Amino acid sequence: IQALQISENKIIKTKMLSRACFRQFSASIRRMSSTNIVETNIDSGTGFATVTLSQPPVNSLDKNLLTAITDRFKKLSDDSSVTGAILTSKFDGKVFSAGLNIVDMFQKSDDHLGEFWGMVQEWYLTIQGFPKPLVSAINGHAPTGGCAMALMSDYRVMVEGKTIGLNETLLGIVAPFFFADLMIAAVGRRHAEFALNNGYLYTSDEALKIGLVDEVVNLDQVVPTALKILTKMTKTPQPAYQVCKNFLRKETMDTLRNDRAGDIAHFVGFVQQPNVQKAIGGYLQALKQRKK
Ligand SMILES: CCCCC/C=C\C/C=C\CC/C=C/CC(=O)SCCNC(=O)CCNC(=O)[C@H](O)C(C)(C)COP(=O)(O)OP(=O)(O)OC[C@H]1O[C@@H](n2cnc3c(N)ncnc32)[C@H](O)[C@@H]1OP(=O)(O)O
Repeated sequence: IQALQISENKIIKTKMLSRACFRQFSASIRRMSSTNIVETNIDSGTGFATVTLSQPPVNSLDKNLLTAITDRFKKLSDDSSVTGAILTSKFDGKVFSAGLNIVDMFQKSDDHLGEFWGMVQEWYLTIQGFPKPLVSAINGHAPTGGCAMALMSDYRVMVEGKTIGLNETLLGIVAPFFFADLMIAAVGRRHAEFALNNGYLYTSDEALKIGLVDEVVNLDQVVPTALKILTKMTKTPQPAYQVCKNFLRKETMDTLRNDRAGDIAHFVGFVQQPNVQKAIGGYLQALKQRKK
């Protein structure tokens, strides 16, 4: 009987302990009401938000994903309990983001293109204007818009053996000025001219050499390394951090803010040209046939 009582007490203690652990865990990691294409967890101890892009198969930025990311970053900006963020992908070891959804630029009406580009502008202005420290944990390929999104963060940790770059010209399109300025800010004009004119896709190691990314690590170190640097960045006095980040980025953002309609008209006019449509269509087909 005594033995039974002892083991029953042990079970009760174990249950109490696991309940306490669960309470502690659920208190320290808060899951924001996320769309299933942008998962967000907030660590209530550190205030760090981890934003995980989760739209299969390759996180291509269509209207849904652009809107979901934009809404998420607006909420994180306004949430005073959030001290900083990490941006990463659910498809680790494969793709961070395949950039803008090419289907949204092929054989579409002017209205569709205009609405799409308005969302691209809002996505750029929101992430680039995110006032808190933001680190990209680039755990897969990051071509074109995927690279631009990583460039909007304040520090880039990339997995080894993948590719990154603003390779739009290879598709027969041209990176918008606000993507180009992101590249210039990271690597300087000489490297940016070479990268954009030639649509060059850099390997992780090449990207590190020119300063396109800040660290290259193996896959299981991407997020831990991002967390480490975020911890350091959030130690900087934050009002100063925010003012500094804002004034360094303001000029290009203001150029866009001051003429969003003109920029949309420019995009629609450019993309609707028959030779550009032909190039996009050919590229889309090649992408689909790559696997066959
Ligand atoms: C003076 C005038 C100046 C004018 C300037 C004015 C305005 C600017 C004008 C235009 C600017 C437009 C800017 C565009 C920026 C962009 O972001 S364009 C996006 C380009 N993206 C790419 O090129 C990436 C293409 N994808 C890949 O390289 C690979 O998919 C990958 C990311 C390396 C992953 O490879 P993986 O083997 O894992 O996957 P798959 O290739 O098999 O892809 C799976 C599936 O997904 C489809 N897909 C891939 N990428 C995209 C995409 N970006 N959009 C839509 N769909 C995509 C692919 O086709 C497969 O489909 P499935 O065959 O049906 O399964």
